[in-house]
Amino acid sequence: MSAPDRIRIKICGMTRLADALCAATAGVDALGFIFYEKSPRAVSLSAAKDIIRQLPPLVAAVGVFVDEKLEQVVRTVRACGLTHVQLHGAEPPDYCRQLADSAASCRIIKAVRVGTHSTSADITPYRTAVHGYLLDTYEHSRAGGTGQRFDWSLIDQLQLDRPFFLAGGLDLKNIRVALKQVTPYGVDANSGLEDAPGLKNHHRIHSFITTVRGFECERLASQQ
Ligand SMILES: O=C(O)c1ccccc1NCC(=O)[C@H](O)[C@H](O)COP(=O)(O)O
Repeated sequence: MSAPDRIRIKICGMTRLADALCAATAGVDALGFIFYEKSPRAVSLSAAKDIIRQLPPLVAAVGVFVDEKLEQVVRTVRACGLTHVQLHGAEPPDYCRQLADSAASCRIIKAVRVGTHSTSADITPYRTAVHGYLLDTYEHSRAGGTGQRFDWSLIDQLQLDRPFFLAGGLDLKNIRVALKQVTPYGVDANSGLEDAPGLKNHHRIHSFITTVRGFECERLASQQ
């Protein structure tokens, strides 16, 4: 897939309105809300709903779920006004299809936790079931938010057929290197922008977004 002119930016693990509004002001495209009680960034339905209703109109609200009951995902989508669902567990393609066909007309991002074991066979069955992927780091004991990057050279062997977000340990120190090596549709940052789990650092949010936008401008200029 060719390099997009605009690199989408998603910041995940929102728990506070001030953090969400800071990211929106800085130009974020999407904010992630984690509905998984084992996460230190888990957000309650009422807190997420309250933050989402105060977002500007074109900032996407992504609900992150890990092997949750489908009915519960649909209920949360409707209750909070989520625009996207990110499935971060072992949800099979049929589950993704059923969700897409359900009354919750949100777009579906399938998280793929990448490790040396990953192959294109992990991806192919999802081709017609999801709108895109989020490539995160595989870690045995944690589903996400590990703060660890994976070996980006493994991406080629996945033969991705849909736009993907690069995730996993992205921060101010490595985002430019990442964008030079990988050509994602979007990037996702989380623990690298925090003071503590769920509490984002506003200076880091601004710097991260400015860095991505700067890279984007340089790349466009170099193509002209
Ligand atoms: O962040 C979490 O605590 C989390 C827990 C369980 C499932 C998913 C989770 N996060 C989902 C994300 O999209 C994160 O942004 C992604 O895992 C990257 O996190 P990080 O390595 O901290 O940048």
